[in-house]
Amino acid sequence: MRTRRVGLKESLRRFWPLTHGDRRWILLVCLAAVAAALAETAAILLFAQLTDKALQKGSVSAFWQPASLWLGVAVVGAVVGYLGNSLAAWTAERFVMRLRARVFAHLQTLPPHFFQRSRRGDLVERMTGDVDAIEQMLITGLVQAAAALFGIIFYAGAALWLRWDLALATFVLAPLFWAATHRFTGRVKEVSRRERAADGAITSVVEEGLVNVVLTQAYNRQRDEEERLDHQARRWFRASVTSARLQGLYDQVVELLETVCVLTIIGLGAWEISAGRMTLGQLLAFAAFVGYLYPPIRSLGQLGLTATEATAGAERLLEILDARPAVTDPAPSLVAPPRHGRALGEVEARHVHFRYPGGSEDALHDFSFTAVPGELLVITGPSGAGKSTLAALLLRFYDPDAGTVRLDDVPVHRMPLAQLRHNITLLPQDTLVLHDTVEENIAAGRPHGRATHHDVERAARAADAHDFITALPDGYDTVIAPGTARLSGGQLQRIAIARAMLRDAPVLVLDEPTTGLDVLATQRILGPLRRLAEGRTTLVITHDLDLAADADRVLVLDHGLLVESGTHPQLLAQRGLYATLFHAHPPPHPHNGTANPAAERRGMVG
Ligand SMILES: Nc1ncnc2c1ncn2[C@@H]1O[C@H](COP(=O)(O)OP(=O)(O)OP(=O)(O)O)[C@@H](O)[C@H]1O
Repeated sequence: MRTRRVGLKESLRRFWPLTHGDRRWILLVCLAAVAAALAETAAILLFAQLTDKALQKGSVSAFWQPASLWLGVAVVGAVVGYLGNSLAAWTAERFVMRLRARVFAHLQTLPPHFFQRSRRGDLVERMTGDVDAIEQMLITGLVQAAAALFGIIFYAGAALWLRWDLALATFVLAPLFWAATHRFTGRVKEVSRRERAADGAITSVVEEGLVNVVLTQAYNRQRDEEERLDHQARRWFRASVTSARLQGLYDQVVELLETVCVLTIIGLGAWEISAGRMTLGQLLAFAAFVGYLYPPIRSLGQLGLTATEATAGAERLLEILDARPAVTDPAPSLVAPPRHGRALGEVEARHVHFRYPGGSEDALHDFSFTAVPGELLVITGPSGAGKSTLAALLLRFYDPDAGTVRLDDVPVHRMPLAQLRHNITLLPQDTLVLHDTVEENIAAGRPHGRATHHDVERAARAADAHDFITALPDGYDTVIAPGTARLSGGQLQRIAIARAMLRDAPVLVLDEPTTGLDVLATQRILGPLRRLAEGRTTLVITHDLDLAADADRVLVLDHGLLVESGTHPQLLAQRGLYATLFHAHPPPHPHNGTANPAAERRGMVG
């Protein structure tokens, strides 16, 4: 993904609305920070009083009044500081949760090609590191800015009140701090951007390495994987070290400037005391106020750097938030009133043209077909012919560039997405496995809590899954996870079929249901698939022409065009593309369930 450059102002403008609902708490935290600075100011003035009245004169009786006041102020300052910090953490974490939820929700609406172009690990990094960086800029940053600003006002005000002429003389040096910060800002942003990108790349390499670990070992690619990680780790290392170096240099420059200021005050103070124009207590308080001014000034400078760093994170999050879903719910005025609560299942495509975003040719070209309710259609054709694209358009992952896809004669773009997808069950090649029990994995076919154990078991029996499930160590309560080794591909497919049975949608789309299964496993799922397809409009996308004999009709696609359509015997008789595909991998006993060499070959590689 290419990242658009975003400035601080735009970052603040885009993310500030997310603080809605918590702004009064943020205000309260800022007020607590102001109160803490005020308490600090009072404490210093009381310290001056103590020095002049009690210490210099050696009077114990003059000690008690300012001392008890000081203690009182310290207690109030501590309580307010504690409450303010706790509230600040609460508000900041709420913001993190809200921002992460917002980005995650948006991610879930993005089309398949967005994920094909992005690396998963990098997206994970954006959801964690970058979200934190925005929080640091917006909430923590704002509170620290308020604390620093009011600190500066109070301490500078008190210093002016004590000796305005001396104060002005020392303030002349203040612009030096700003100049130092300004010089560092640009470099820090560039380095942070590199650091964040390298963070994402490292997460990606590790994540991909873990997913592919078995193949990596099988191909002896451990060294290559280590080198990939090493390459990214070095990029990160260089950026991190540069960032730490810049930060360290900045700290030292500021410290030197502070020392110059302190020496100036002491020099001027010594002069004033010797001339009798100032007491020691006043000089100490004055020096304390000027000394107290540095941390907030430094903190403001530091905030500038933090904000600069955060804009690198903002750029990366806005890239996700600005990516548009390929489809959205229709405007309420465009929604066609549903003819039936549950669709009858007539599926139609009318002169559909579709090209993938960024694609160079049409994936489907003037494609039309109709499937009547209850019909079983097999859609076949060479690789890349556009078969899966048809499923993507029917489920509305994309809208066609021209033509319409219809369900029960209603264009799918005029149905709410949830309603459309409620009426279609997709069984993809890879079974969706939730990290949960087998029972919950099957029950996921219905909205949460709507399936009883009895329903789940009935579906599992119909999917020929009950027996192997009860043989598992904890039966239906056995926990499975994505990438689980506990279940074979065929068993996972049967769990998916049981889930689809529960879902009970009128339209069923099976995308290569037998891919990766050996002959026996394929035979075992054919019965459940037939039961699942019964009474539904079923589109089976497949290369496996074993399944075509069952079909009411077969559609043959080639290069996005519908080139043949008819029953299995009709198409064989035509001696066209279908006959060629069929004879390339003839199932020797298509109907009696015995092994066929083509499927066996596929089973071996699958
Ligand atoms: N996200 C995408 N971006 C760009 N082009 C794509 C994308 N997905 C698919 N295509 C292209 O669209 C065409 C049709 O792809 P599709 O996946 O529908 O074919 P298929 O018939 O299902 O192939 P297979 O049998 O190999 O799964 C192909 O040329 C493919 O390269």
